[in-house]
Amino acid sequence: MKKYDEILIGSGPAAYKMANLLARTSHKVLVIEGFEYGGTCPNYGCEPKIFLEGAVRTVLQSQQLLNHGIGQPAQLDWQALMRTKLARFNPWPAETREIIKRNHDIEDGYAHFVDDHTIMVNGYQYQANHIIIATGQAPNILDIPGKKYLHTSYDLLSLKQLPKRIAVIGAGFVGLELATLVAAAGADVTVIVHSDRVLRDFTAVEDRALVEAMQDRGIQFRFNTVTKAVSQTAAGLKIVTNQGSVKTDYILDATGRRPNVERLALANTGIKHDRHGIKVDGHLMTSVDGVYAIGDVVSRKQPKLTPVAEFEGHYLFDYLTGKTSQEIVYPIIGQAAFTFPEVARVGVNADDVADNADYRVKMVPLKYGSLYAGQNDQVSTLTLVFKGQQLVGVSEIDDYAADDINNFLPIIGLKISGEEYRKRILAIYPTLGDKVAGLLP
Ligand SMILES: Cc1cc2nc3c(=O)[nH]c(=O)nc-3n(C[C@H](O)[C@H](O)[C@H](O)COP(=O)(O)OP(=O)(O)OC[C@H]3O[C@@H](n4cnc5c(N)ncnc54)[C@H](O)[C@@H]3O)c2cc1C
Ligand SMILES: NC(=O)c1ccc[n+]([C@@H]2O[C@H](COP(=O)([O-])OP(=O)(O)OC[C@H]3O[C@@H](n4cnc5c(N)ncnc54)[C@H](O)[C@@H]3O)[C@@H](O)[C@H]2O)c1
Repeated sequence: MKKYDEILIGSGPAAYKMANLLARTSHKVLVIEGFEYGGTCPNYGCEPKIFLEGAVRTVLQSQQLLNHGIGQPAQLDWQALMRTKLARFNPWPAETREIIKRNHDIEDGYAHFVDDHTIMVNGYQYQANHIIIATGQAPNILDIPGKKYLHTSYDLLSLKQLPKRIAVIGAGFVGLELATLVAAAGADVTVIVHSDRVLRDFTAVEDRALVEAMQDRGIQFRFNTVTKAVSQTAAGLKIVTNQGSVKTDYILDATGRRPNVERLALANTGIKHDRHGIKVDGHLMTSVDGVYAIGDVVSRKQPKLTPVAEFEGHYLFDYLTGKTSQEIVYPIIGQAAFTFPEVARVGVNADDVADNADYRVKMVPLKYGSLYAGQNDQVSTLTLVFKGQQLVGVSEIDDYAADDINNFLPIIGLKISGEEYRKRILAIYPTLGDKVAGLLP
């Protein structure tokens, strides 16, 4: 049996970060990948999504500026856009595989545990001083009659022809971002939401404003609607719900993502997991000595995002190579939905402290400033949360909320006071950055 210093199961952002750092050591490393090298984010997640969003943003902004100096809105050619997307992204898994192979051994295939300390892939068994599970998450598929008609974000992000009608089940990050893309490209979109809220990590006011902005563009929302079944009819697909039916040509199941644990045969080990993923301690070690987990597959309260996966990969490298013995301490984490408008946030959510006298919430409408008026951005609002004199939370709905919120991360993360900020920082004018100094007490 071949033995390594480290075996990495998966090659997404978490494992890729660690593999790159381990390449600077003399460690013997095996990387095992069952699907596309690089994992979700670069191949069928953040990166292709934001690539498509480039053209989509231009179209939506031109629509927003109709009669404000723009006479003809831009139109999206989905097929042409998808051709450019496929040309850019199709080579990436093979290129990533080659980069990893320059420094480490690789196995193309799905790994599973034979026992606590032995991995099997392609019929061969391997052991290591440290086994690191970095298998990420996969889309949930509703277990309903007709589930074969449901598509995932993976399918939609490579869709060569745009169907006329698209139904999106689920209104989380994936559902709302992809609904924004295909609606801008001309599809008739219906979002089926089983509760009365979308996204949830943001404030109720931001949720509502986002839904209204999407509705204004013709995207339909069906709230409190539970999907029961799907069937094929002569006129297309029929989604049966507790509130009547929805007729469509294509269905995106965006009801969440599940940790990739099934293929690992964890029952052969003492590794514990729950529905959120693999349980780890403060050093990211599982319930089995020498076996660790990083990235989306970990059961934790922090959001499942690329920077968090990479941070854990970096932390575990430091820990396993003796650079730290401390438990992991997560930094402040910004979040954004790349919808139109965008919503973004960091720190304390204003709704969570609405009745708490220790906190003060301030809402700042931005639409009156020339910057936002020039974009005809009617919903722009910034929400600030203070505890005493210190800013502890910010959220924003705006065409550029994701970038804007980055202004506040250092203030909250490094606990910078208004006085210190004003002494040391002069931001570019006119941007949101230049308003920050005036917003801090
Ligand atoms: C549509 C979409 C958009 C997103 N947008 C954003 C965004 O804008 N910003 C952001 O921060 N995050 C975004 N995310 C989330 C981001 O993609 C993930 O947080 C990130 O990819 C997690 O990295 P990871 O390494 O933990 O897992 P992954 O990237 O999922 O990689 C895990 C890898 O393990 C492999 N694997 C699984 N099981 C096995 C096995 N048994 N043996 C061998 N290999 C295995 C898989 O094939 C996969 O390649 C998005 C996700 C989606 C789906
Ligand atoms: N911009 C970003 O940073 C970004 C983008 C996409 C994904 N992500 C990451 O990926 C994770 C997964 O995103 P996601 O959108 O797949 O999950 P999610 O948890 O954000 O959204 C899933 C949605 O489906 C709904 N849902 C669950 N079960 C349902 C059912 N039976 N019927 C109808 N609706 C149901 C949920 O209420 C929720 O609104 C996110 O939490 C985030 O961490 C991030």
